[in-house]
Amino acid sequence: MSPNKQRNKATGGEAIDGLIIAAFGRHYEVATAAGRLRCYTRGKKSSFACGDHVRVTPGGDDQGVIDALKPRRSLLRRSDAFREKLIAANLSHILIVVATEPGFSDLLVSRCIAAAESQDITPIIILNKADLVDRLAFSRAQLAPFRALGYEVIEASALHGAAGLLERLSSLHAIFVGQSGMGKSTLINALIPEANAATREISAALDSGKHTTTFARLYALDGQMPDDARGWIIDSPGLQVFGLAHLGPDELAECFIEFRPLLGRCRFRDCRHEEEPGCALLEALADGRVHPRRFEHYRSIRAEIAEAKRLNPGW
Ligand SMILES: Nc1nc2c(ncn2[C@@H]2O[C@H](COP(=O)(O)OP(=O)(O)OP(=O)(O)O)[C@@H](O)[C@H]2O)c(=O)[nH]1
Ligand SMILES: [Zn+2]
Repeated sequence: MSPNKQRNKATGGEAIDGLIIAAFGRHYEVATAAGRLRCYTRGKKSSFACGDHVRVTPGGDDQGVIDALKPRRSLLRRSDAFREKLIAANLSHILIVVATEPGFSDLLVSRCIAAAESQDITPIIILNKADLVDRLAFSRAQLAPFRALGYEVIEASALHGAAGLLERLSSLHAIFVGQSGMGKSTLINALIPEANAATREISAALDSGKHTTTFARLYALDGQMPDDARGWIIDSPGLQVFGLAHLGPDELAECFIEFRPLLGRCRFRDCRHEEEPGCALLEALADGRVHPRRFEHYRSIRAEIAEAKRLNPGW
């Protein structure tokens, strides 16, 4: 019997392939060849995320049970000292939205890039509100250290339909992240008509004009049923800051790609890259091979991780 036709004794249904398109804590919406199913898990644990490929057993009434998780290409998580949350699985790209106005935090950009690099996900920076030309030069200068590292920066204007962006994103499996006010919602609404409709429904219900995202949802970029062969985008709440408490200090250094050729070259094997003599990172900082902003970002995230581990030695 092929794995596709495995019978499930409990329900008599046949297990089929699915893609998790929404995660609501303990239950999930799964896109399958048999349509969208509202699925539960067998155990108490609900360790699945939007973007996960699963095997599900349909049980009638558009419901189903998740039987198994397929191997993941990547898993994006966030964590503070005490909690860890799964954000999305199988991402190829993270779209970091910044804007010409109001100002953005380049530390947050480094943080998102580190989260991406830790999972071999490719970051793309989207500089939104490029129509505000007075501010463009300043924002470009702020992004120059990232560009110099080879990270792609796309200038866009969500207010003008984000033309051109859709084509670039069409084959990616991506998630949007960004500080409040950068225009993330406006961008998503411009790119994904289905998200726009969902917003209007929720806004009408809540009597607000705002795009309100209360759970992670995956949208197909071509409006079809998401099938993973084509592009999709996940819209997710609460992605303003990315706690990286789950990373070890050495792992964090690896997430700064310009440090990679330097790691292991310090005089002391347990070098903390603070003021040790013969530190390869400090030498690279001194002669301009490492950008001072990036080194500051590294220090700041490392201090935060150390603090989380102090608060919770279990990490
Ligand atoms: N000039 C200009 N304004 C924009 C653009 N995109 C968004 N805005 C405006 O920026 C403001 C913030 O946009 P939102 O889409 O709500 O921003 P957000 O990042 O989703 O912010 P939160 O909803 O707080 O998370 C709104 O007033 C938008 O109209 C753009 O491309 N150009
Ligand atoms: Zn060192």
